Amino acid sequence: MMRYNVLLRMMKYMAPSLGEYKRGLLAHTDKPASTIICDDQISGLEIEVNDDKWIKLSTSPNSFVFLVGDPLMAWSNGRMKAVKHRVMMRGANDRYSIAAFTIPIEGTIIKAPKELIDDQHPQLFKDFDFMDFLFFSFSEQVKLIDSPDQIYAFASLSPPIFDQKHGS
Ligand SMILES: O=C(O)CCC(=O)C(=O)O
Ligand SMILES: [Fe+2]
Repeated sequence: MMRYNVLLRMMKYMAPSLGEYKRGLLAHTDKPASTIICDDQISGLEIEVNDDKWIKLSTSPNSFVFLVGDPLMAWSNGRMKAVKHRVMMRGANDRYSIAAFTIPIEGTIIKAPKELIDDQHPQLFKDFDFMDFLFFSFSEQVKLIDSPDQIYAFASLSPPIFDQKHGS
């Protein structure tokens, strides 16, 4: 069983000026293992369903959004997807949200279980130390890499996907 801490963060997104559709949070995938998000029903959270097609999530008052982070995607050998998401604001109301991030404790190795690796599902990521990835994701060198590609740059065993997508 993985040991972890939960980091809670409250966020306030200011309402944009009248008629504006404004970015509240840059598109990214989460670097913690997973995230649970709860908001005040002022919509804003969007997920990418296809390349550059975004849908806005509307949550009911009793519901939470669960997001798979990059390390959980790697652990699941790609069976679970770390979805790209962002916050876009429209309308007259500020938005409040609370995110609960799962942060594996120091020394946690992200390693896909052997049950999830076979001929049809070759191992996609090398085993890695969660904290090494977290520090990598905050480093200077990573700033040029698009958020979803960072885990591939860090731990991919196949040719890095960001090379194919962005060309050389
Ligand atoms: O505020 C939200 O709804 C999303 C927050 C988020 O994606 C994050 O903090 O990683
Ligand atoms: Fe996020």
